[in-house]
Amino acid sequence: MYQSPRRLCSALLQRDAPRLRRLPARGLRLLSPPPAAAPRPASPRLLAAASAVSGAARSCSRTACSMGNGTSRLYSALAKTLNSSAASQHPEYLVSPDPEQLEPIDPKELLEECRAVLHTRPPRFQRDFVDLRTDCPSSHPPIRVMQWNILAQALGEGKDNFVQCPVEALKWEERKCLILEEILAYQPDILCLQEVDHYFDTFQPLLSRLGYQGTFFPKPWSPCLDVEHNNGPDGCALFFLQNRFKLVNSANIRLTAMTLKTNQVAIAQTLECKESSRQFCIAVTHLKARTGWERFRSAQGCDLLQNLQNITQGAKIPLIVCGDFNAEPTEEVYKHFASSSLNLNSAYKLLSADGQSEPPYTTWKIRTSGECRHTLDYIWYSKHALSVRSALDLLTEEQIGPNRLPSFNYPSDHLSLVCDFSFNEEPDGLL
Ligand SMILES: NC(=O)C1=CN([C@@H]2O[C@H](COP(=O)(O)OP(=O)(O)OC[C@H]3O[C@@H](n4cnc5c(N)ncnc54)[C@H](OP(=O)(O)O)[C@@H]3O)[C@@H](O)[C@H]2O)C=CC1
Ligand SMILES: [Mg+2]
Repeated sequence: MYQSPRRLCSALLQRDAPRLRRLPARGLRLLSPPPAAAPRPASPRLLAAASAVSGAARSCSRTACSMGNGTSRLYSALAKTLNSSAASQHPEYLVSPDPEQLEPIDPKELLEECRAVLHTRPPRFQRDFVDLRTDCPSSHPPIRVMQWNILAQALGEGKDNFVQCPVEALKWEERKCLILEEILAYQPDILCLQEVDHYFDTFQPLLSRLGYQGTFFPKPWSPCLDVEHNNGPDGCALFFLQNRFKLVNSANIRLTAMTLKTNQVAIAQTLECKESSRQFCIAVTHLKARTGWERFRSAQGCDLLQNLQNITQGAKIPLIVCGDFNAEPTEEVYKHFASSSLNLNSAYKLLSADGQSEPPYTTWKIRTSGECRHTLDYIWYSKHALSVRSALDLLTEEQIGPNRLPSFNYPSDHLSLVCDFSFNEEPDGLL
């Protein structure tokens, strides 16, 4: 049923009202940052933006929302993502799209708004791209791919037991801004996410206004559903920039292990670059967690490889696979990927001195059982057809800090991995 923008807006506001009334304090709430970390520098411009956000919240909570410009309109874009419980009662796909939600957002403005919300938190960690260029120049702009397990909100608050992480650091209204800030800082062309339990109410509406086309595939029996006040199941999400790529085909894959259907999923899409007309396949997955499940993960990996063999027509189409494999490089599933006939290499190995070693960690947290520091996340790519031009360096132990992740300045227990890829000039027969 179509609703006029004004009616829809006031309907949203009625749903949001109790939370919106608390909003003026949110952006300016004094969090307790770790003692060593200085708060983010609050420039006069950011403070002005923060008070504009608060002002917009105040006026929106009292009156019907006007279709304003600039910060207040942007504010409403972020504010609409706050009403998570209402969204699960009225999923976005069941209501007519709000015309305002289709309007493009300037990434710089959204970034500024996120920073205003986060201005009491310690500063973002500085991470640099490492230049890995070989002597194969490309005439086309690189393809930037981000792999990230963003930590499901329900699992972070209800299941993960991050014993050194204060609950305030996990508040969704702010953690959401840290996640968006990370995405906006690196501006990937393709975004591969795991543990997404705020797709319909947050990432899909916001990222679509930033020009991304998104796909979500929830886990059939997400552990999020066990958590009180959950926001629906978690799953994998894949976003690509529509001005750079055309979708050729898309497959949602429920992984099997020894022919049995499992609770783990993958999304695989064939995209065509608009600049070069070259096609490639991009896939995202999140394999079964925990020790004792190594053979299960291995079987899931074999199933995924088989699916990717079919989708890439026997490795004719170049491939990038992003995932939280929940497996160290010593595990069988890693070895299957490294030795597959798809001719894959793991991009982050290129950051090591000899190009042969994975980084020392991609996730680092403290649970009741103790410290968990592991390399579990990977970006695999067709090593003959594609080159890694650069990769985003990981955080140092010092940056991560003694309480590890997540924290007031990093929203997930997993680090994001970001690589710039280019096509090699003579791919035929060398995939
Ligand atoms: N709602 C329902 O009806 C049903 C719910 N379930 C639930 O689903 C779970 C199984 O689902 P499945 O997908 O196989 O789960 P997994 O074993 O793959 O783990 C699910 C999540 O738990 C995280 N995790 C890993 N290690 C730990 C740990 N030591 N403590 C807490 N969390 C951890 C993982 O994060 P990461 O990948 O970052 O390590 C992962 O996202 C069961 O535990 C059950 O609670 C199962 C069946 C039905
Ligand atoms: Mg997790």
